[in-house]
Amino acid sequence: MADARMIEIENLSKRFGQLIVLDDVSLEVSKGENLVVFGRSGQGKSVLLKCIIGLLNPDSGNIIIDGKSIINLDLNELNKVRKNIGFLFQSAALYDSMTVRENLAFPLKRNFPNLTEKEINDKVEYTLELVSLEHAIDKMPSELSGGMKKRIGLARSIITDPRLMLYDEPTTGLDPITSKEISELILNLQNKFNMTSVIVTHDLICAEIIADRAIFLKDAKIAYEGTIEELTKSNDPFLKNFFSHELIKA
Ligand SMILES: Nc1ncnc2c1ncn2[C@@H]1O[C@H](COP(=O)(O)OP(=O)(O)OP(=O)(O)O)[C@@H](O)[C@H]1O
Repeated sequence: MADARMIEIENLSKRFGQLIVLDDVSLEVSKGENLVVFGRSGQGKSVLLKCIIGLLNPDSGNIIIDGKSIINLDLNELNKVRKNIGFLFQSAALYDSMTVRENLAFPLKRNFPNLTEKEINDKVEYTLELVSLEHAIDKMPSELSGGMKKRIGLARSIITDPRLMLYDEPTTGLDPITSKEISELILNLQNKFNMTSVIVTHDLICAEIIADRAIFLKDAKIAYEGTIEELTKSNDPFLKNFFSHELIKA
């Protein structure tokens, strides 16, 4: 039977010097699931994403992506796994000197060097339609609004058809309406392509739209886990405080 798990994290620990960022963390994410990761600043959310994509090596523990452990893989093998993973990090900027078309063609050409120009163009147009920005194809990044740039960034991350998407604060800096649009786009990707996503966010609107389940990192552990409703309605004093003061809300 096919494995229903896209990510299996077993007893993952990561520290920087004296600072223990992740301590014996275990987590599973099912295929097609959208998992939101909450936590106060500096609690290891980005470090967790970077471990999942192999940008950081854990000190101990195992990370299995779609049935394959990524620990101790050589770069060649790791890159094969990464082909199935897309990521949209906060700092991910478009290439300013390239048009939208060229920005989207770039990862395609790198990952699939045998594609013809027509195949590349068709895929670029199709992916821009997914984010409703087909009219921006020949624009330069400087001509785009912040929300449009995010959508183009999202299009660039998904153009290679990743099975797993990692998002680090995809709606930060956007107004509530654009933030909602981006969140709905992420949800559509799940529905349309059965994509699995792990989303780090401080945005409750985004989490409510996207999440099947959420975890909460605190003191290097997964301190809480549940649906958004379970977490937001919890009587736990820490969670109550977090949800009433620290999240972006409508
Ligand atoms: N490469 C690194 N070298 C040293 N320390 C690091 C490194 N990367 C992260 N850290 C530290 O690990 C801790 C967790 O960082 P991380 O970026 O995962 O936090 P976060 O939960 O994503 O926070 P935020 O919500 O502010 O983005 C922080 O104290 C950070 O300074």
